[in-house]
Parts: sequence; structure tokens; C-alpha cells
Amino acid sequence: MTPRAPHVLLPGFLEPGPRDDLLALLRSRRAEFEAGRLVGGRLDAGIRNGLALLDLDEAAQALRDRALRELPALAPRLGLPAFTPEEVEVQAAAYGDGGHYDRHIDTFVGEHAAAASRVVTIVLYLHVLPKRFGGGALRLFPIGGDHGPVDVEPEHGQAVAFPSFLAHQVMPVSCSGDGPDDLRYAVNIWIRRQAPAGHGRDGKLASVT
Ligand SMILES: O=C(O)CCC(=O)C(=O)O
Ligand SMILES: [Fe+2]
Repeated sequence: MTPRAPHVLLPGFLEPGPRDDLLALLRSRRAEFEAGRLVGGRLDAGIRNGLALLDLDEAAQALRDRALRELPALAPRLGLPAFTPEEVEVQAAAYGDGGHYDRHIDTFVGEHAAAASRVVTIVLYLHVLPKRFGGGALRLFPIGGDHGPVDVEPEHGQAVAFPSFLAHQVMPVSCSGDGPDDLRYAVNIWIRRQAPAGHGRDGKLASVT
């Protein structure tokens, strides 16, 4: 038997106060969200139809600290060896009616490989209560063949962590409006590890002389 898609649910990732402040921040910055790009930077609404806010300013630091506090306990639960984090990326995303993000991995590969690669993905869900959208489950695909995918429903304040190499997708969202209160918000936190020696900053193998 191969394991199910490795993931860990983190209810109460933030205390209620900071959680609701973060949602209020995202709602207040709704107009600053732009079309979300694919891993590697390309725009393709057929694959990812959603919005992104790349710079969360001061709010990002608290989330970085929170993620790093969780990491030592998280890595073994995800079946990952302990590693020294190099960098933590934080980005917000929002999905309105028809929003989705087709099956992908968060790890940079090939020409997009970077010196510090994403190892752990944490997604924190935020939305107005009661929920004004339907759908939008995160579907996690198992690595091996014996089990089907796992769907994680977005629940305000709950985070889910999984290895960044695990294939996943955001199932289609339906809602009646695209206003700040209607959207399925999420904050993506990617913990990166320094790439092994021999890889340059651009991710290409350093030339052997
Ligand atoms: O919002 C989610 O559930 C996951 C989003 C995602 O996979 C991504 O932005 O890379
Ligand atoms: Fe992703």
C-alpha cells in the first residue's frame, strides 16, 4: 500500500485576532490583487484563474515566523527529512466565481529551478463567515497508486501543509459576486531549502572546469 497524499491540517494556525485582522487586510486590499501567475511566472487563465497579491508587507513577517515555528514538528509528519530553511515566501491569493488552479506542483523545476527550492507548502484559508462561495476544495494527489486524491475544504483560519512536490489543484469556485466579501482567500507560505552544492543561483548546474 502506498501512503495517501501526505498532508497535515493545522486548525487554529493563527490566533483569532491576527486571523481576522489578516482577512480584513486582504479584503481592504482587494483592488490591489492582480491575475495570478503560474509557477515560473507565466500567465494562463485556462490553468490558473485567480488573483494574487504578492506583497503582504509587515503581515508577511508574522506568517514567516509562524511557519518556521511549525517546521520542526511538521517536516517529519510530512515524511520529509529535517532541513535548514533558507527563505520563506508569502503570497496571498483570491478566487472568485469560476476561479480554479489546475493540477500542478509548487516546486520550481527545469529552467525555473532556483537556488533555494520550495520544500514545504502551507496554505492558510481565510474567508468571510458564513462562507459566500461554494467549491474551491484543495485536491491533493497521492504519490503512489493505491489511494484516490484527498480533498481539503477551505475553512476560515485552517491551514494545510504538504510537500511542495505533491501534485495538487484548486477545484472550481462558485460564488454570486466578486466583491471583497465573496472571495476564497488563501495565503500561501512556501518554505525553501538551499539547493545542493553545484547549482548556481540561476538553478543551472555550475560548469565543471
Ligand atoms: O489555494 C489553495 O488551496 C492552493 C493554491 C495553490 O496551489 C498555489 O497557489 O500554488
Ligand atoms: Fe500550488
